[in-house]
Amino acid sequence: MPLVAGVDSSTQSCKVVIRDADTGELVRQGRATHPEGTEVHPDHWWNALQEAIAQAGGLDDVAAVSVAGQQHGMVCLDADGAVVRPALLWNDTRSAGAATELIKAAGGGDPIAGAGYWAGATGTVPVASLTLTKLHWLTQNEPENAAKVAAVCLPHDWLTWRLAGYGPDSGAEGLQALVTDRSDASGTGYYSTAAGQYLPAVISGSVGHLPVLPKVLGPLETAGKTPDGVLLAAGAGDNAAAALGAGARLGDVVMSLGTSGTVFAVSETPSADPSGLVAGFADATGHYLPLVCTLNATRVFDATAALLGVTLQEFNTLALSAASGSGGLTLVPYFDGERTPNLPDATGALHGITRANYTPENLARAAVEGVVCSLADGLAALQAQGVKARRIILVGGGAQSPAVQDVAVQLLGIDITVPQPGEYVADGAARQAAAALTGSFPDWPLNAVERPAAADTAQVLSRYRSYAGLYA
Ligand SMILES: Nc1ncnc2c1ncn2[C@@H]1O[C@H](COP(=O)(O)OP(=O)(O)O)[C@@H](O)[C@H]1O
Ligand SMILES: O=C(CO)[C@@H](O)[C@H](O)COP(=O)(O)O
Repeated sequence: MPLVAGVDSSTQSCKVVIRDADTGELVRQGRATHPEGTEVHPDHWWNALQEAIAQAGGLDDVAAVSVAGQQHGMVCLDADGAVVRPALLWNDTRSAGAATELIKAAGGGDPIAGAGYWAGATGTVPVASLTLTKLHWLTQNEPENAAKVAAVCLPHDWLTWRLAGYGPDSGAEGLQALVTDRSDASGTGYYSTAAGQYLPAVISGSVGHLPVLPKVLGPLETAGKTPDGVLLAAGAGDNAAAALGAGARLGDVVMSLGTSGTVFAVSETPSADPSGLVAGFADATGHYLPLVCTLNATRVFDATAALLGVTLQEFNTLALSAASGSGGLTLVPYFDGERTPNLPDATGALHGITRANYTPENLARAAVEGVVCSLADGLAALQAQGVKARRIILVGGGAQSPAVQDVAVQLLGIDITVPQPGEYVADGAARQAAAALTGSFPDWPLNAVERPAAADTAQVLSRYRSYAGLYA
């Protein structure tokens, strides 16, 4: 019974699970927090990983490890292998203007033609979240840093590289040892998901030269070993790892509520949505992962609970004690700007206030309904691209909220599967680690509750759409 470890280096924290490779049984786990902010030095991720591994009892008896992580973060390394500047994360919107410029330039000034070009070339129309737009911003705003960039990688690539024993003094040989996987490469903006290859002219067009890019490993390829002899799997972007961890198969849709809200499908074919709503990513098993991502999910709950002066548990109790429709309150949750729809400078709004309905209960429920409605719009965008959702698997920290589960059942119109509370991104990485050992993905059991779809009798979604439509 070899043990395997899976890591989720996410926006807010680092989680490590250690499982039995044969049975999937959870043996030990650990967790450590990441700093706040949308610009973070990767050393914080490394320190949090060490802390989470120590809390999980170390890796001495572990045969293989795999790292999944927040997507898109721009990690720039100089010729020695040192980090050039703190990483700009997926939720940093300063590169929104760069995204607009890249789209217009590709269309000879016409944004519609430009969006069509990017959807065809990479599968995804650039937004501020993509690594490419961050590099474009860097070249325009910090040319001295851009000139130092010898290699560009992503959070999960960098942590895998550090686990393999490389670091700030590894030099050219170290840079050549960088690896990634197709799920994370497909979120860079300089990789063609359909063709499965980098687009060197695209990245050199933004950086001014061609940096070293991590080798893209196949789903079952390995990334070498740690200095202590632990086998390293390819790792993945966190959404692809969640699909794997939650046992999503072709025809399943996964909805994740963490810092980001995401809704994505495991698909046999790559997507190319010129409207920019659906990102054409790859999954971690050789399939595709068309995905919609919002900037505002559980932090809207955190902020509303803080405003009401209650814990998250009390917030859920309040939300559950209000009637569906929140007494007429509608919250549009664009607290941190928004990515889908692409409104980087938007702010949130609360509509429909009366003296009678302005209660903590209605406000808590409106926060949950607003976030779930924004993801219902994401689901509709996926369906418009031909995704046929058989069921929706609900994961992420926010899936533990009974209020989220109730509202999702009411608003999404499709049966919901709620796996028991767990770390499904780290579990997906652990499955990759097991596959690196055995040559195939394990079929570990998964406990889940099935919740049949109910009706949106209070017309919550149509009311939300009329208010969210005001931003267009
Ligand atoms: N019972 C709950 N109700 C509502 N939100 C919750 C609950 N438990 C955890 N969360 C939220 O989940 C978030 C963390 O989820 P996670 O998926 O780990 O995020 P990330 O992957 O972005 O770091 C926190 O913002 C927290 O508020
Ligand atoms: O940008 C995306 C997907 O495109 C986000 O989903 C990030 O991958 C961050 O994930 P969380 O930390 O919110 O889980």
